[in-house]
Amino acid sequence: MNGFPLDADERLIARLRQVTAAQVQQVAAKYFGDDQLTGGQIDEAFYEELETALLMADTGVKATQALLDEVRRRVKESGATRPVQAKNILADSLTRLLKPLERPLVIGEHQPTVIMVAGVNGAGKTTSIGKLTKHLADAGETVLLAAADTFRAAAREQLAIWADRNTVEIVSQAGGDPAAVSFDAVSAGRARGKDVVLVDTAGRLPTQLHLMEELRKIKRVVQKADASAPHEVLLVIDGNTGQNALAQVKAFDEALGLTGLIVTKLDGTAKGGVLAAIAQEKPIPVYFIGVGEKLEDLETFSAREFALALLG
Ligand SMILES: Nc1nc2c(ncn2[C@@H]2O[C@H](COP(=O)(O)OP(=O)(O)OP(=O)(O)O)[C@@H](O)[C@H]2O)c(=O)[nH]1
Repeated sequence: MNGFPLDADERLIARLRQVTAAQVQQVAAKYFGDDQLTGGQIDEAFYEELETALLMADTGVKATQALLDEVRRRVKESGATRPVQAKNILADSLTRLLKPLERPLVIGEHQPTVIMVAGVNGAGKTTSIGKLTKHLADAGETVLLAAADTFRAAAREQLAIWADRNTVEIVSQAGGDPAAVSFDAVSAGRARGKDVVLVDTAGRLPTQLHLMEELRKIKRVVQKADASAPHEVLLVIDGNTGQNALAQVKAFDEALGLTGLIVTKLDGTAKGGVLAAIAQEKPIPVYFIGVGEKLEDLETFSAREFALALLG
């Protein structure tokens, strides 16, 4: 958790989050599994279990409620009687809810396209920048990296390794001012005719007000180097952080005006339902999802695929 006070809904979810992914699957299998297709029925107990499964997958109280209301309405309208039909209806409803998040990152309207990347400590910013660099380089874009995490030597080194692997240039400065590094990088990107400048910033919590102010300063100074920049302000969130990810989206959006998200660590045990909560309460496009630690483990977000994967 990242130091946010929890309200009652979040406490409920925090408790439910202790439930393992295996248990979520058990509930899903019980109601949706093939052996239940003939026996199960859509009754109040079914809706209750469905609600629990959605909450356990980090969908959040509001999005869960909205989804269940829609499923109930559409089950009634369609005259569906079997759980498998309700599951299909839920998959459709979830896809529709997530659809506004499905938007591509557009490069080429500016030269360079300046992309600022922020997030809490360890969310996967530097790794995602490495993956994004590869993705862009594969599409023929020239990329310049700005190591604006000037605090952590390891972060600069990590970014330099990614730069090396992608054979792209990097602007870096030990112990310097992150805003100054960003300014230099954007100026260099313009001078060298790069297609994209990616600015990696140090991890910070929204509760660290001076560090949030520092982010605003980086944005202002980038604007001095290029009045139209930054063209994208991305937040990297860890798909495992549940409802706290929604709080992060709200706080960083307020500070910076976010244009997109990268949701990491959706491989392994991540439940990812928080995207439904984000779609419900703060619909900011999910440009990419991270599905592993390797360079190629970055995918564009598909609402339909995501909904189907979440429902198992
Ligand atoms: N499994 C998995 N691991 C990931 C993914 N993305 C990042 N990681 C791992 O998460 C850890 C943190 O990633 P970093 O890229 O260093 O995170 P950061 O946000 O730059 O960290 P700070 O600079 O300390 O704030 C590393 O061990 C990464 O390998 C992902 O999509 N899947």
